[in-house]
Amino acid sequence: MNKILVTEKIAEKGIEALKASGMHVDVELGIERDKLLTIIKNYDAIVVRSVTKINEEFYQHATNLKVVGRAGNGVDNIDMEGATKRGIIVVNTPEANTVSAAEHTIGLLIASCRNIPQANTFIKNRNWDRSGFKGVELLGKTLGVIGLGRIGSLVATRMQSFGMKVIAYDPYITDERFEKFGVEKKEKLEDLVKEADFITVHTPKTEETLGMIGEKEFKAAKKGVRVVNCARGGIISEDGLVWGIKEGIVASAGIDVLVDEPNTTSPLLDLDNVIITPHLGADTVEAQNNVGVTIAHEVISALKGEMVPNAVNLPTLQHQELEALTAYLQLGEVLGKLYHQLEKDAIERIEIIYSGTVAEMETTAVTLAVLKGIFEPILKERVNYVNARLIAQNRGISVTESKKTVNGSHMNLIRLNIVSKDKTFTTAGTVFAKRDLRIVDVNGFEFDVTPTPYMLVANNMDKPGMIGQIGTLLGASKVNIATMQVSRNFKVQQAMMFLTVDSDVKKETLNLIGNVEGILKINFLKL
Ligand SMILES: NC(=O)c1ccc[n+]([C@@H]2O[C@H](COP(=O)([O-])OP(=O)(O)OC[C@H]3O[C@@H](n4cnc5c(N)ncnc54)[C@H](O)[C@@H]3O)[C@@H](O)[C@H]2O)c1
Ligand SMILES: O=C(O)CC[C@@H](O)C(=O)O
Repeated sequence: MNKILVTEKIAEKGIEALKASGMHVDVELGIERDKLLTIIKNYDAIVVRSVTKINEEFYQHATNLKVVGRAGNGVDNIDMEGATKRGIIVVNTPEANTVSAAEHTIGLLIASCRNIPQANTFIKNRNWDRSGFKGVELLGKTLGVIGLGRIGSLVATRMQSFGMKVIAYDPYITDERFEKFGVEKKEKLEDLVKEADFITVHTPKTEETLGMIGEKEFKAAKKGVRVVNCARGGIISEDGLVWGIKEGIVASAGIDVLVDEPNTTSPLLDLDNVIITPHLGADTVEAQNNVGVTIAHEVISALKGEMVPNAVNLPTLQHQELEALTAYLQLGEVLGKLYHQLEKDAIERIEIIYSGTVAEMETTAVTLAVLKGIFEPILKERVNYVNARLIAQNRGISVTESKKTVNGSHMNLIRLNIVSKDKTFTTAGTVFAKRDLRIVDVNGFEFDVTPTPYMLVANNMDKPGMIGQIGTLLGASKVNIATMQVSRNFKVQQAMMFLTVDSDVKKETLNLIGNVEGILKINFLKL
């Protein structure tokens, strides 16, 4: 039974969803690092938020780990390279808390420019004095948004309803996205900094974004600029901000995140015009329920070996795209699995050709499914969507994908050419009615075979008595034949048979079939 460890607080609904899967769940909130490193070898999955550090030291102890579930958005506490090379899937919930983070950003912006927390503290101390808390209006002011992704765009559109002009800097998105949100694009960060009355950052924490607003930018900013950081600590440099406030350039700051967390010693805490919350951006009932339930389902799917839409170290897929691709992922894996069960030669090159309707889809994940199918039957190490491409690369196998929009007899077709030193193995398959898989070609023999868990494949001379002899030998060893298809090649007078059987076939029975005169090859397939 799979075991899941939860080390940080997630919504009770999430824990319930994990337990409902029948998997074993342990909740160890705030577990000491040493204890975590000692026990993690017993677990298949871990669910964390932003505090647990998933780094090289952790992976060295996590010898059975298959999934890291990040209950939230940012994955800066997770070493992604370390996960990928070990085939560990990292999943997160990027959509689940965006509204809460955007609303918290706006809350910080308004609260800081109207001195609401400071005034609240003042009056709670039984002082009634309005003189020290004069704020500014938002109407007619310019808001500079850095990073116009999920949260940045929600903030941008919401603040327009306050009558703000919104400008944004995000070099990684298209002009259409700026237009869609009615936001003026700034080509350079310095242009945004010069023009903005308010600046809010919504980028991930990367080498490029860390400290992207600092002393230099504050020197160029308008006197009285107000800033908000509800993204990641340090994107607005903490030292730079202290400097900007002391110089009288920055009028106020609303901060939800600090470089080191938890943190009760930051110099920002001593500044009156900085308001700080302890990383509360995602702390709403709705976001936590969303995050908890979403991460539970993703971790369970990933443990079951299914493709997960929010896997961080896999191609990004939306739910709808994944639904449309599910049958092709299964077909790709089945076709891949045929190779090492029918052939023994070392692979030099794998060509995957998508034709017809499947060629119009995002097929990167299907290619991974093909590779998973090819390598899984022969490798001791774990093979999954995460490391399948790396495994091919490490074995010096080149993988090429190509697409043809039209295809002869099938609406959609996935063809594999698996090239070894002396020959090329070919196979192809199609999907009917969005979910019925068919193998339609193996080495030029044409079929219309539905893959099933147990199958026998025979190559034989095309002469009378072959089918009967196989049937008799299977019957004698109590193996029931469910279906059978024969494909013939008149040129070489050979045939190939696919038999669906109800159970495993013993080695002795396979040997007896293999010894029948005219049988060239017999293989038992597990698909
Ligand atoms: N405070 C919280 O509780 C909380 C909650 C959720 C998310 N977050 C954080 O909010 C941030 C934004 O999250 P999101 O879901 O909107 O991310 P996102 O990936 O949807 O958007 C990020 C945007 O930043 C842009 N970007 C990247 N590098 C940039 C650069 N150098 N300059 C300008 N733009 C750049 C990207 O192109 C992208 O459009 C992340 O740091 C995330 O961790 C915080
Ligand atoms: O509350 C958390 O765990 C972090 C929330 C947020 O920063 C995120 O990245 O999702």
